[in-house]
Amino acid sequence: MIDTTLPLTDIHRHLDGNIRAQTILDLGRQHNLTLPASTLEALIPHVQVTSNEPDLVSFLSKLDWGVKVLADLDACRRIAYENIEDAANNGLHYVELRFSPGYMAMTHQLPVEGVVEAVIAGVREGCRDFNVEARLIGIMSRTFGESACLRELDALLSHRDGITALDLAGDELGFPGSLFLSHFNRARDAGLRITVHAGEAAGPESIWQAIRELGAERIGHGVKAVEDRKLMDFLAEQRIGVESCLTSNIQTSTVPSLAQHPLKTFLEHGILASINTDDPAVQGIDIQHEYRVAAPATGLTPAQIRQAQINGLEIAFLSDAEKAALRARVK
Ligand SMILES: O=c1[nH]cnc2c1ncn2[C@@H]1O[C@H](CO)[C@@H](O)[C@H]1O
Ligand SMILES: [Zn+2]
Repeated sequence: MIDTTLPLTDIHRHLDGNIRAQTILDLGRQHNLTLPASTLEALIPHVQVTSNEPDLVSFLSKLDWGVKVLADLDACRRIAYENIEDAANNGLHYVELRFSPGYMAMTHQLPVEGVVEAVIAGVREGCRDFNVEARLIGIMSRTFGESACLRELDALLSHRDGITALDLAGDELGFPGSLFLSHFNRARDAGLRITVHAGEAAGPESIWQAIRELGAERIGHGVKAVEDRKLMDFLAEQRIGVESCLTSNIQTSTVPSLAQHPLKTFLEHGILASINTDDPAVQGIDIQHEYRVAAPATGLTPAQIRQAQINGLEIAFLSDAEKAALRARVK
């Protein structure tokens, strides 16, 4: 199901939604923090989705313990490093890791710029040790409002060289993209690539808004595009990539079952849609599961799964030369 002669990519993966449960325990002990449980087994239900959540915001609360143990910048560096180790262990050749520096800084009032620096350092070390290629996407967590997002953007732009793209994530219904026009104008002026979580909790209009007003070149999830044929035509014609996260969409109750997931329709429509994880540690899945279990359950043929794998690299935030180098390395 995975074509081993092609690079395996995950271009929608939250670094701060992929903190090992064991690391949450370790950091809790190291910093004398009170956790809801003291053994791995008892902690799991607090930090992992064990049955589907009623909506996106309930799902997102499962990420909170992971960032609550980030008591210093070394903890941020550590989880970034471990993210690359996990990517290597999952057979990934290339990952785009996204993170929200303000969300990571929040509990222990860490300096937001310092968090960005620590994440860049941890990822760089990991890439060297585990032979994985990675790029970083800065997230503005819309859930905390426009001014918190501005602080995140400032911190990300202060380390512009280590950041490839900007994203908007969190509560899509409560905080529409229209609140963030000036943030994205600044990011585009600074030359950042743009991807936006859209059409997950809100409808197709949120995807149109992300493309037309925020300058999105790719869409995170984009599930609701299936309700708007003109939008699907537009995505295909303009080669706007879709970052599908199959199991995530079930766990957030965005889609009722894998059999009803629109990824198959997107691929049949010629949209450059790809297969990704989202928050693997919180979801209790990995990229192998998404390709081997979730994608077939969505009704994708082996050829469609292969096409999605090709699309992942095609829409990656890399130059043509960098993509060619990855292809050459794997084949
Ligand atoms: O599936 C998702 N949809 C929307 N936002 C998400 C998802 N997963 C994580 N985050 C959000 O991303 C930031 C951490 O990287 C947090 O704001 C978290 O709530
Ligand atoms: Zn996401």
